[in-house]
Amino acid sequence: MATIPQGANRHLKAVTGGAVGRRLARCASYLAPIDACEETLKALSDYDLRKESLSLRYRARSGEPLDKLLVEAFALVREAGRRKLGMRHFDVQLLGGAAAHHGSIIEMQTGEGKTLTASLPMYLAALDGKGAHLSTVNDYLAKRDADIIRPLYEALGMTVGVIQSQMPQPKRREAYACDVTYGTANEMGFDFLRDRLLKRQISEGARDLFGEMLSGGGASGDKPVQGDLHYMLVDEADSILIDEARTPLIISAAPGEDEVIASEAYQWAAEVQPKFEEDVHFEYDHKDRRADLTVEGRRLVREMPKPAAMNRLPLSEIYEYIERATKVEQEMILDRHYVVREGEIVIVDEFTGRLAEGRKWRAGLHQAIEAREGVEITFETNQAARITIQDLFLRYRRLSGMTGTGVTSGAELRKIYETLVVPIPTNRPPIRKQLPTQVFGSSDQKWDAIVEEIREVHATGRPVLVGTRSIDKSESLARLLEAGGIETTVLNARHVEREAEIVAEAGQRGRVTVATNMAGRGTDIKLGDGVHDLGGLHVICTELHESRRIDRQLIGRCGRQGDPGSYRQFLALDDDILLQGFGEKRSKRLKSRGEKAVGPGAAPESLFTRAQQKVERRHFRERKVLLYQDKERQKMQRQMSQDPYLDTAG
Ligand SMILES: Nc1ncnc2c1ncn2[C@@H]1O[C@H](COP(=O)(O)OP(=O)(O)OP(=O)(O)O)[C@@H](O)[C@H]1O
Repeated sequence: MATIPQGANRHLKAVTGGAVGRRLARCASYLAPIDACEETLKALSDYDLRKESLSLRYRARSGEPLDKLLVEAFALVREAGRRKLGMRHFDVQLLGGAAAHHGSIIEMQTGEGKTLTASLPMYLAALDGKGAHLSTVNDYLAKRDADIIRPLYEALGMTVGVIQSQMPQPKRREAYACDVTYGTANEMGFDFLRDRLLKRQISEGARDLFGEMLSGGGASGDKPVQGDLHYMLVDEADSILIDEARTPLIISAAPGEDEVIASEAYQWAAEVQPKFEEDVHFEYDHKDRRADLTVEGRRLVREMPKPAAMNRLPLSEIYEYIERATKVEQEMILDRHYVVREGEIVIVDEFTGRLAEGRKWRAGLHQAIEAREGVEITFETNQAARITIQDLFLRYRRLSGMTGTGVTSGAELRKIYETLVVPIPTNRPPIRKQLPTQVFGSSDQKWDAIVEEIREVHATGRPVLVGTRSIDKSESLARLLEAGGIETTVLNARHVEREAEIVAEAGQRGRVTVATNMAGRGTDIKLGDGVHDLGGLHVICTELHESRRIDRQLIGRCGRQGDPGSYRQFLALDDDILLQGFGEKRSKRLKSRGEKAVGPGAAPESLFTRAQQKVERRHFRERKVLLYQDKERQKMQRQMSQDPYLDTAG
């Protein structure tokens, strides 16, 4: 009975036409043969199950194509899951696993069990011994997911490695040498770069130091850690492959004279920027996030005293320093976009709410922020090696992914990575209830209504999860609630250590948890005793994010695995999304209209979704431009026999 689970087909055709339907039908044809293996495998001892797996591995290594081994491999994985994890892969998970094996990005609704599904294509890919990598969005998830599935892999004789930031080289090498390796895209990218630098060092060293080459190591005796880029399964594929894709990973070299001058200039600009007044000295375009000095502003720049080191800079550059400092002043908010930790600026990822270790903003923004916060200025210019996450992934021979919210970006993913986004039907019909959205004139009214709703739901004993757009908003809401006598737990990038504990308790009776989008993907909130009967978890969304995907991820915390649950979106006419989507003029008008409005219903919800779509489209265009520029740069460098990852263009 190789059928696609009910209702899926029609939905799929509507989304992407025939290609997806055909791929799913092919994957569904494996289901019956996998089922047919079940009884035989169940009868085997643990020892014999492992032997089966080793014989499959032998066949793969002798050249039998993986496609041919899929049915047996998946049957083994399902049996090992049943025995060692107490979870037997659902049919829809087999379907997802097969689609991922065939190079698709599978879209599974939140809570449908992507962690377990990943075991299928990972095991299959690892059979031929060239390594299978799974990238997660952060260290915590890499370790957590690997640990959850480890007993399954080990029952089948496979080793599991986990890469964590700050891990020393020998440990990394061990982790990559395992059959399957979990780690973040960032870490895998940095390992790629370090290896590449090392290999160059080895080959250059080899010219005058023959002995080093024989030992296969660099001058320091190091050896590359990563090995082949064979198969990659990207978790949260749309976020990584789209939002993060252009973020460069950079290994820096020591600063030179230019950096010393730039450093002075950044500090000077941060110091004098407050003297510049909007609409007198500069104009600010919120939509394009651009500051432009006026004639008056330029005059002020020229007249101001500057450090001697800056004499060597052309005026046009000095203007740019001020414009950048202004942009930072207008746009970048401490504890929302970034935190200062141990004298370092660490970006708060807008999409995951987590600290994005090692990442930097481009075009001098990072340095301008460092200058504003008075921490040491670090440089990207003198880079030793650089790669974007997109380049890294495109280097894998086979690439596939998983996402909770991919279809919205399907066309983009298909275009850039040539992968199909395949929606996988849910195992049980979701019974999550959407309550009508409430739109208020001002945020004050909105926050009052949110507190009121929390109070009402809390009184019934149901747990409540509230999502906010920033650390400061999560904390100010928690204060409001505490003042009203409601005990509240806060989950944001400041409380990473207690994350597991907070999440474990968030579904308990009477809990109120206020979170940033850290309560996104990977947060599996289990309902406490009796909560199911009360109606499950209630999720409150307090604003729209720049991307619909993040909103959907938050909503996905309730109604998991067929549990009951509900959610409501709150909006206000002074929300940031209107400014970002419509620009200053229109958003100001809306804001003043809102000041007169009382109670919910101040504006239609579609106004906000339109603004969000505008922001999404703009980001898409920006990504396309960047992608084009990067491709051109690489092409040019290759023509000049340069290494696009190690040599600076120009
Ligand atoms: N085949 C299965 N049998 C029993 N339980 C399962 C099965 N698959 C998944 N689960 C359970 O479902 C829950 C959700 O799994 P998981 O966190 O992997 O979902 P997800 O798809 O990654 O969700 P999200 O995108 O929201 O993080 C987990 O508690 C997991 O143990």
